[in-house]
Amino acid sequence: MQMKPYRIGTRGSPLALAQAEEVRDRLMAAHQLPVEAFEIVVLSTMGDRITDRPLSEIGGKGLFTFELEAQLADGRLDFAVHSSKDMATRLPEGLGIVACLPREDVRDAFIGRTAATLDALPHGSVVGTSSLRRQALVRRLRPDITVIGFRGRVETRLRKLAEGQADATLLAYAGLRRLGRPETATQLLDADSFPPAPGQGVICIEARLEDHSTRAFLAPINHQDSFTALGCERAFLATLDGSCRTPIAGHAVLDGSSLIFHGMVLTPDGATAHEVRMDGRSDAAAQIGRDAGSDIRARAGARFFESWV
Ligand SMILES: NCc1[nH]cc(CCC(=O)O)c1CC(=O)O
Repeated sequence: MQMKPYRIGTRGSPLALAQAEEVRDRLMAAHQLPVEAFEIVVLSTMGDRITDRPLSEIGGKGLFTFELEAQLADGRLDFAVHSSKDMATRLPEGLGIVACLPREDVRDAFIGRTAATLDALPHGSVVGTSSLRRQALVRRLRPDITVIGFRGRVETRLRKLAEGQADATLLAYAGLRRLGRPETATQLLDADSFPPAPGQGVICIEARLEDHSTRAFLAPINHQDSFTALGCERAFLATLDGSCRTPIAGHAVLDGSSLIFHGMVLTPDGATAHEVRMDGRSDAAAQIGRDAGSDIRARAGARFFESWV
């Protein structure tokens, strides 16, 4: 008897499709299922359709997930595949992140047209990036550089760079690797001085929390260390109430049963940064994230987070 295929929701960008296919391929291998057992359902999201304005202006991260979550909630999808970095801090009632794939390289890639590294960019160069975190970190390290907005798919941003709209851009190295073009990077930025966004490099799967059969089906492909790190980073973000207007970086690394967390919040001009480092047992991952967030809040003061809304 023919089983109904699992309906996997994804956005339609080449990166999103590559991620959904990776999840499907891992499930095929884990369960010895043919490709026909899955249907990849491509949805266009508001975030995909509005590409001429910064995300922070049009309402932030939920824009990439709203359509997928609506179809997930009413059962038209069995699960959805996302870049964890793009997910809102709070998910709709009844939905949750139930599995993650092994984390890719977390670092940001520098892609230089006129110089190979951020340090080597001539005085007054232009860097294109719409990420508030990358903008603030670039300004912190190179206050002489002009930052301009650069939105759209990875391919669009690389085209803008090639056209000469900027001297350099920054992209997640994870995305370049998944798209099969890691050589595009001219420098990999050190995760300590240029910390990644919470969830960067982690593909996650969102499902209905009470859908226990789907959760059991996904469990064999879950990578627990990545799941734990993501939980820590998202707890940090939630404690800071990370609106999409606040440059926030957060990176948890697991080492056996211990976890080391590094977080940073910056003013958009990069002039002020607050940093936190905390470690503890990995089974307290979410609490470490919350403690790190509270620590930053206490030191930065509430006004730090209100100063640019
Ligand atoms: N905001 C878009 C987005 N979401 C996830 C990735 C990269 C892949 C990842 O972090 O898993 C990218 C592109 C980029 O930042 O260069």
